[in-house]
Amino acid sequence: MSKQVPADGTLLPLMEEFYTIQGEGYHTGKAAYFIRLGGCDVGCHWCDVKESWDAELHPLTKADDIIRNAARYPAKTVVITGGEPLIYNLDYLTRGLQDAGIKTFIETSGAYPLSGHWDWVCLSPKKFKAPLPDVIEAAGELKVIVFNKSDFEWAERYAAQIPVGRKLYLQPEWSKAAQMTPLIIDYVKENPKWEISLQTHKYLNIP
Ligand SMILES: C[S@@+](CC[C@H](N)C(=O)[O-])C[C@H]1O[C@@H](n2cnc3c(N)ncnc32)[C@H](O)[C@@H]1O
Ligand SMILES: Nc1nc2[nH]cc(C(=O)O)c2c(=O)[nH]1
Ligand code: SF4
Ligand SMILES: [Mg+2]
Repeated sequence: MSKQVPADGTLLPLMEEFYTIQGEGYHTGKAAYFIRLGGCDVGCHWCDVKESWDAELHPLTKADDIIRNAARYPAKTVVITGGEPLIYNLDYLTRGLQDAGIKTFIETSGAYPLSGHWDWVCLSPKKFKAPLPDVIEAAGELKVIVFNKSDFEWAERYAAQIPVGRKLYLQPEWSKAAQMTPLIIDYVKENPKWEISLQTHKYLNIP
């Protein structure tokens, strides 16, 4: 983070915000306001939002303005994503959202320390930068992206670390979905503690 982002979380590099339907994971199908923060150094070669990586490209925006925008929509739920949102201190933003009666969900790789007040944490761990224990502990769902066959074994390593009872998802990497989805179907039939998560917004052609 070379850009001067204040440590108090009152200003955040905002790439985009949009009202849509959560496409993935446990909350699939629910309307939510998405807040996409710029900046990520995890480096997933298959990342579907590489335009987010350089924080400098995304204007520092008042958290108070983000909260005001979010409050305009009928669904009182936000999904904070990125980039990697946990690069930043999210205490101020999420406190303000919750005080406005808005539920706070996060999409994170877990590669940075947990900050913020969360109603739901979706942890999608990456080989390229391991998740931290406090995020593993807070995760309501573990969502592993399957890019090749070896990812099933890798997924089990994280399933063994996450507290019992948390939701477990296997999600095909989008460019490999045609090859990996049949393997995921077979794997879930053999290992029913896992469920399939699809990027349904991409099939629906919505943001
Ligand atoms: C773009 S990331 C941003 C949040 C955070 N950096 C993370 O990786 O969790 C949002 C979600 O999209 C998933 N994702 C990114 N690229 C994908 C792809 N090509 N196919 C399937 N899922 C992908 C990530 O694993 C994550 O669950
Ligand atoms: N509809 C929709 N659902 C999503 N779930 C996670 C997303 C993300 O990029 O973090 C995402 C996204 O970009 N769009
Ligand atoms: S951690 Fe998330 S935003 Fe960063 S490169 Fe990986 S998928 Fe993209
Ligand atoms: Mg996305």
